[in-house]
Amino acid sequence: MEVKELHKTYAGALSPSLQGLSFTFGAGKVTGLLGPNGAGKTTTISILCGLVKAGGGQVHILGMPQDAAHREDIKRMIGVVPQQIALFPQLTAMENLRYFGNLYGFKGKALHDKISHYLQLFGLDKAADKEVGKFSGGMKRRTNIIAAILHEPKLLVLDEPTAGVDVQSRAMILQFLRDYNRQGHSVLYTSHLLEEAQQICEDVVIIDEGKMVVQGSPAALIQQHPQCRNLEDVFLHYTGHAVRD
Ligand SMILES: Nc1ncnc2c1ncn2[C@@H]1O[C@H](COP(=O)(O)OP(=O)(O)OP(=O)(O)O)[C@@H](O)[C@H]1O
Repeated sequence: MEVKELHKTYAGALSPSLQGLSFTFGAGKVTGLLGPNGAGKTTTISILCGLVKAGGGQVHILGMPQDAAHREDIKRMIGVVPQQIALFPQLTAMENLRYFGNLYGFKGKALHDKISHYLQLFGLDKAADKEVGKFSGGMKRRTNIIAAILHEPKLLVLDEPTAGVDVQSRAMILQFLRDYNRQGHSVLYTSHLLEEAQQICEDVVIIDEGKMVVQGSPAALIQQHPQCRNLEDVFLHYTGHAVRD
């Protein structure tokens, strides 16, 4: 999977969000896309998934170019967990997931069994018939993930899936990502939690101001910089201490 020379300037924006961003991420790996606020992570993910049009450059997903001719094939092979919760608050978890399952073409008992399996896996079986609007933040995040995996995508893309959740929910989500990856699926995820990224990513891509800064395994990056004790030190080494507004 490859991102090559991506450029993006949003309509009306004074400066570009992506400025020739290039990186590759290997199939079958958990890859972390990391960067300070405004670095371009969400924009990159949105282009990868075909939700936002790039101003220039190329994206290849699972060997296919992300273009109009391949968009539908790619959509079937990827699952996207957006940063914002994308669920209907007035519907129950079961109703929400049935809706998303239908969009993927699943129906009836097969879909019901699949949803029940995942609700149980994510500790939500007892909340299946509760309105999602009344869920805790962690429950919403876990349901949001289930909505993206009902079709068992080969590539799962998650934008800050553990933002704002408690320790228990985070542990459950990270364990799921590890297990999902062990089953042969690729995972690309963004996070500001570098300790977490260090734990679960085989590979990290650090971007800043719309460009790739460095890529490698957390262990290799730490080893390359004797003054860095962990991935957070490496991140600060490359992106500096200045806050981004
Ligand atoms: N729809 C939009 N219109 C105009 N500018 C945008 C839009 N979406 C993002 N941007 C700008 O593009 C740049 C990159 O934003 P993006 O959301 O991709 O960064 P990010 O790395 O995901 O940030 P964060 O960590 O804060 O979520 C920022 O300067 C942002 O203000």
